[in-house]
Amino acid sequence: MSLDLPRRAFEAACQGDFELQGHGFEAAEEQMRRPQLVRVGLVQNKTPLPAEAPVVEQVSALHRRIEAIVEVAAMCGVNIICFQEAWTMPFAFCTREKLPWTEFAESAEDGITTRFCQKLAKKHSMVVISPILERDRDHGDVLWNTAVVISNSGAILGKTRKNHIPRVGDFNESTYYMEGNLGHPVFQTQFGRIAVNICYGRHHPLNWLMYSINGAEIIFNPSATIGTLSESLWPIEARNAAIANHCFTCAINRVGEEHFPNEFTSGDGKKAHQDFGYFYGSSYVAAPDGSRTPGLSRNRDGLLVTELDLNLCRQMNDVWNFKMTGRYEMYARELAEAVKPNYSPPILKE
Ligand SMILES: NC(=O)NCCC(=O)O
Repeated sequence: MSLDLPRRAFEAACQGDFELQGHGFEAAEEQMRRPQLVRVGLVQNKTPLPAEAPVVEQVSALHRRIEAIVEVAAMCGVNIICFQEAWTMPFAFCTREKLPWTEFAESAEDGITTRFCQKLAKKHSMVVISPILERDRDHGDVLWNTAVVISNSGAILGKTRKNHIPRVGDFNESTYYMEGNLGHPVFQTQFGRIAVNICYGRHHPLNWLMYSINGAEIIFNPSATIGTLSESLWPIEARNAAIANHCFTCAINRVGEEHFPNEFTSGDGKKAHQDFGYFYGSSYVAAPDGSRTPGLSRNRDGLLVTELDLNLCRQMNDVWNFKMTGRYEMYARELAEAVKPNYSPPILKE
């Protein structure tokens, strides 16, 4: 269903040269509960400056760009907004170079980006999900791929880290950070319970499952992924996760091409190159009944505003009962055995 958004929001989006779409999902009326309406905003964007520009200028240009998009989100009544993976920087992990890319890392607690997002959150009374490259000063200055979750009061609710690090194509992220160590936290906000499954985690059904087991009603999936690798999977994975877990999922991808100063190879015998490939945008929201919004553009910056009725989560749960029929104890027992070094799978032979 299309959602009516104010005319001035479309005018501002047009002036700011980004796409604006509005959609809504409905749930059945209930006698004992009022509708639980929440508006989410998904932001996809190019990096405004070339990767060669000074780090501080790139970060500042991204802050300005996001600030303008968040203004429009506020006009549209967005309650929770989520930016793309590592939104303050080019996706430089393909290069395997340390400097200057590690200079984009910031403290999740008091880095300039977190402070910037706290101001936005407070100003617009909006929950802000800010996926950044984190530098963890209290633990040996190590880096993490992190999403900071900021309450609509402006206070930091907490942070969550990318649990699965890709080892595919030019996604050389294991050079920079390790698999997250914070488990599957869920954040209770004024607008519902949310979680963040960062990019490559969307290929892991158990990762979605754990956020859902812990109570998430909306799972955001801020990503950075390219056409040749994953575009055929993109429309399916987050949508399937919404169905399987009786929750809403929000898939966000960056757009455009990013060129790096030095050539790198992909270890596939092909020529060295200076870009990652094409980030195809196409951000969308999927509902627990299997429906989904149209995607944002493949090549433009955009804001997707979607109104959800969280009552649909329990309604679908009551219809399909996946949580009730799931054999979690059995899986837990069998998985606990399967990860042991001396495990022998029960394959029965003649
Ligand atoms: N950012 C990231 O984890 N990308 C990996 C490729 C993919 O998951 O499509």
